[in-house]
Amino acid sequence: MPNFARCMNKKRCLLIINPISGTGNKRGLDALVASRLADNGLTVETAWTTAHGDATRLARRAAEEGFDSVIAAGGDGTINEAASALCGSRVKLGIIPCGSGNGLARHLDIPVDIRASLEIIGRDCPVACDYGSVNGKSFFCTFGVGFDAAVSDAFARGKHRGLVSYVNNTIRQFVNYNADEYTIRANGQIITEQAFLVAVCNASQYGNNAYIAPRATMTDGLLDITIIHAGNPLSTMLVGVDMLTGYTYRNALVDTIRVSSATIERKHPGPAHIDGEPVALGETLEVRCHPGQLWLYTNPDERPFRPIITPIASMIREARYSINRIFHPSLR
Ligand SMILES: Nc1ncnc2c1ncn2[C@@H]1O[C@H](COP(=O)(O)OP(=O)(O)OP(=O)(O)O)[C@@H](O)[C@H]1O
Repeated sequence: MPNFARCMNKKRCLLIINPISGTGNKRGLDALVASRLADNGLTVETAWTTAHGDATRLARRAAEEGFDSVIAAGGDGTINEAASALCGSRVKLGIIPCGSGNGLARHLDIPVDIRASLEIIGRDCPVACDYGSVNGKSFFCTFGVGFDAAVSDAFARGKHRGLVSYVNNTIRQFVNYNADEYTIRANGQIITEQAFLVAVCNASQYGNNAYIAPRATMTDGLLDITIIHAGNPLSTMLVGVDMLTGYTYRNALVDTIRVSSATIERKHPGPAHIDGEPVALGETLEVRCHPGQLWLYTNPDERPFRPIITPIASMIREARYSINRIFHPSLR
């Protein structure tokens, strides 16, 4: 990578683009980012990922080469890979939400519109955020076992990405899903439960404004563990409705505990997900929060979560972006 920017005292930024994330066209994204951020004194170099794990390798190299920031253009999986290489460093991470769910971006109130998300990066207000780990693997949004892990696994194996494919997979998994038993040790308590899922949340939502832990924040040094207890199909579906309105904490089938660390045990090894990406993990899952280890460009105008109000406001804003894209289809 050229050293020209360093000689000119300009800040260097590596833009990492995952071409397969989400469903949008990313042609011209590199040129748009470079021209918009040039006004903010940033010199942007671009790298396109070619396979799983590439974003970690590229972000690590950027940190070693003295880049000031990295921008991840993709979904939660791409952000996870890039962020994993930057934790504990001073290199800042910007997000251009181009994924299927964009849970982390939505939690941070980063608009799911490319031009608007660049304004957040241009404002240059990084915040030191927490991240979580499970058995040493980092997560930034959510980690989970149970139903959500089954959905991630089916989604990753499917041919299509995007919201429609995600909803299809969720319905198909729901019809056949059986709850499992989990034991959670945290805050001096032992909870043994038959649960539909156990989600460990650094951020509030899975993506697509599905709030699994509406009150989670990324700056409190804690993880919110949400347990959805086993129930009948109708009451479980109602939890889904509460996730969309942000009222899960009122649902009798849902419990949330806040922890700095915890151990989750299950009867057998099996599927899990880390920021929506499926992984196979063992019976014992050690989770821990790592406070303030990742410098993230977030929205300085971020408002506190309010049930109903926040989801509806997000929906209206996102509908506006979608309508804009119909009239300006060059960059979707
Ligand atoms: N060129 C590539 N070809 C195939 N897979 C890739 C490539 N680049 C990255 N990946 C992998 O694509 C996967 C999905 O990426 P990502 O999570 O960013 O998108 P998404 O699943 O559409 O969005 P979200 O996680 O927000 O729902 C990640 O596991 C990543 O490692």
